[in-house]
Formats: sequence, C-alpha cells, structure tokens
Amino acid sequence: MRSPIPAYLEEVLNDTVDGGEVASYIPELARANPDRLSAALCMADGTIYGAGEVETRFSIQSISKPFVYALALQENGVQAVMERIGVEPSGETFNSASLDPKTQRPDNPMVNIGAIATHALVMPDGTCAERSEAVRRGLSAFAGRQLQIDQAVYSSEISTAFRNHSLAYLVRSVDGFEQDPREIVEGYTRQCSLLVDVRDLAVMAMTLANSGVNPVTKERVVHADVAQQVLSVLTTCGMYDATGDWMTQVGIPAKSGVGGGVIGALPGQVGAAVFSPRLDDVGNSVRGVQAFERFSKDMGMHLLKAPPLSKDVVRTATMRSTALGPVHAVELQGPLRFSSAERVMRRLEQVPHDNYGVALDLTRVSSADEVSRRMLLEAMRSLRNEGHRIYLVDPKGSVPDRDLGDGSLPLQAASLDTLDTPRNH
Ligand SMILES: NC(=O)CC[C@H](N)C(=O)O
Repeated sequence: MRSPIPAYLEEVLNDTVDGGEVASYIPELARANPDRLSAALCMADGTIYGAGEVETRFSIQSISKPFVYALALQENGVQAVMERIGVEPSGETFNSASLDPKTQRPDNPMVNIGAIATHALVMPDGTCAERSEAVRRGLSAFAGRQLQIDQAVYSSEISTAFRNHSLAYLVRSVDGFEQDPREIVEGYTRQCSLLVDVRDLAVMAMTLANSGVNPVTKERVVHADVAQQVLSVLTTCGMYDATGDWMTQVGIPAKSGVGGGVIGALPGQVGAAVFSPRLDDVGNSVRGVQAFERFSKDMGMHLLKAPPLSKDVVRTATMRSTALGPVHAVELQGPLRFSSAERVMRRLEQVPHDNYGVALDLTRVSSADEVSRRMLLEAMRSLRNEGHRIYLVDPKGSVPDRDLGDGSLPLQAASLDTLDTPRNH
C-alpha cells in the first residue's frame, strides 16, 4: 500500500490560491521567486512527508524567534527571561517600537523588539560572533542538520536595518540588555538569515511538539518545560496580529516569517511547515495560512478539539478465585490520565470491605501519565490499608515505580490467570 499522505499534501498545495506580495523591505527577499511552494509534515518518530519544491531553501526570518527564545529559556531559566520579556500579545505590527508602559519590557518574544532582546540573552557574556554561532548551533540541533547563513540576505537586511536598530536602542535605553545594540542587531539579523527548507522547519516544529526532543536525531535540545513555554507563547503571539483568527480557524501553535515560511507544532502529534513567499498585510504567507486551515480541518488538528472521552477505561471487573481466597479483578485499558484515572478511582470505591484481594490489570493500558500513576498508587495503598491483598499485573511497566508510599510494594503477577503464583516484586 502507498501512504495517502504525500498525495494529500500535494492536493492541499494545489488548492491554495496565491495573493499578497513578497516582502520588499529586505531588498534580497524582493528578488525571491514568488511562485515557490512546498509543505512538509514531521511525525513523532521522525518520519517526514514532503510535497512541492521541498529542496528549495529560504531564510528562516521570524521563524527563528521561538527557537532562540527556547535557547534563552534553556540557558537562563524561565524566571530570568520573564523579567526581561513578557508573554502578552502586543496587538501591534511585528516591528512596532513599543514597550509595556508599566514594566518597560517588550510585550513578547515574537515581535521584533522582543526577539532582539531575546537574542541578547543567548551567551550574554560572549562576543557577537560567539552568540551568533551559539544560535546557529542551537537552531541546527532543532533541525538535526548544520544550518548556514545566507550572506546575501544578511548583507541586504543589515544594510537597511534602521528600524531594528531603533528597536534595539530602545530596549537598551531601559536596560533590557547590557551589550552594544549594534552587535545585537547584527546577531539577530544573522539569526534571521539562516537557510532552511520545509523539511527542516517541520523537524524543528516537531521538536517543540515533542517536548524538546528532536524526533530524527533523538537529541534532547531543550527541557520539556521550555518547549511547553515556547508553545504557549506561539499559541497567543505566533501569528502577529492575526493570532486570534488563526487560533479559531486553525488552532495550532504557529509562527510565520517574512521569507514566506509558516510552521505549526501540534503537541505530541505533528510538526508542519509550508513555504510560499507572498504575504498578507500582517506579514503571514497567504498560501501558508490557507494550507494550515486545510490541515486543521481535514486532519482534526485543532488544539482545542476535545479528545475522545475515557469512559471505557475499566474493561472488565470480575471475581477471581485463588488459593488465598477470592480477588476483585479490575482490568483497565487505553491511555491513563487524570480523567480516566478518576473513573478507575470511582470503580475502586465500590470494592466492598471484605478483606478479599484486589487485582489491577494494566496489560491493556497504552500509557499512564504521572498524575494517573500517582492516583493508582494512592488507591492501592488505601485499599491495602483497608485490609485487602493488592496485586498488580503490569507486564509493560506502565507504573514503573510501585512503592505504595511506605516502602511496600503490591504483589506482582504475570496475568490475572496467575494470581496464585505472584512473583515477589
Ligand atoms: N516577520 C519577520 O519575519 C521579520 C524578520 C526580519 N528579519 C525583521 O527583523 O524584520
């Protein structure tokens, strides 16, 4: 069988209708071929699907911002970065010269003024060249490939970067960073000139969606908390002034760049990227936005689409007999998280005070998050304190730490049929 996904991506690209204009305030971008078009998806296991001109490279521009924000968070901690740069949507254009009137911080790291302040937080004590190299290396780790700077784009942008210089001086004037503003703009402009293709961007997006682990190289690039912080900011500030429309229509944490790229990172599921250079009036790729609207609708990718309810988590609840007496056996299935574990708690509340055994069978549980594991251990301890013998059937190790909270462990059995011969732990 051939996967339908590449053909689907082609179809979506072909259905988009171009409009808008290429960015012209950076002279080199004005020369780009406006008809280029490509898309890619990267899955959690590193599988990549592409369509269109996937080999075409373009400058990353503002799509670098979330990744440099991630590097700054990783290096300085969330608290220290938050003291310098806020996380509120600005309601202004991407290059607006505004600071929060009360805190004097840039509103968020996705508008230029905030991204310039963010760049200064990577290797703050290093030289301009060292900082640029740290950013290049960091973004390369997100992409799983050594990225290089497009010198022509860099030279072109830096020679006309009057606006970004004014933003850097503004942040510097309120002690938003300590370095020379010219060096920070130089480094920030290099960061924006890194060359990527859509597959690189899809891998980078999936690294954020995969709690900070690159799905292809398997390298942990940033902590899970950092990835979550970045996705949160993308959700509220990623698409500039169109973020509200984007969240309702598409519902995927996303970022666009004036080079024509757009990325979307759907936590735990997929990293997506589209490239098409013509931009709408807020600076987002026209065909990129349309393609993402289709992805979201066709593939059910809206972040706030409610997942199926966990009502079938208790597969069976039966009585078993063993040499030591009867056992209430409860067989669970599916993913365990707070809402499904709550169902299990309610079922276990019905176990009578009869001193019979209680067995929990997790053989068919597909995953158990931390809160659900704690709830199961708590329930087992409570049942044990009521006088029940506790058995745990967990051949896949869904609950690896089985300490009931007081150093004691439940009895282990290979299956419900072998409760008579528990393995001692
Ligand atoms: N929106 C963007 O992609 C802007 C990035 C561009 N390098 C700038 O600073 O103006």
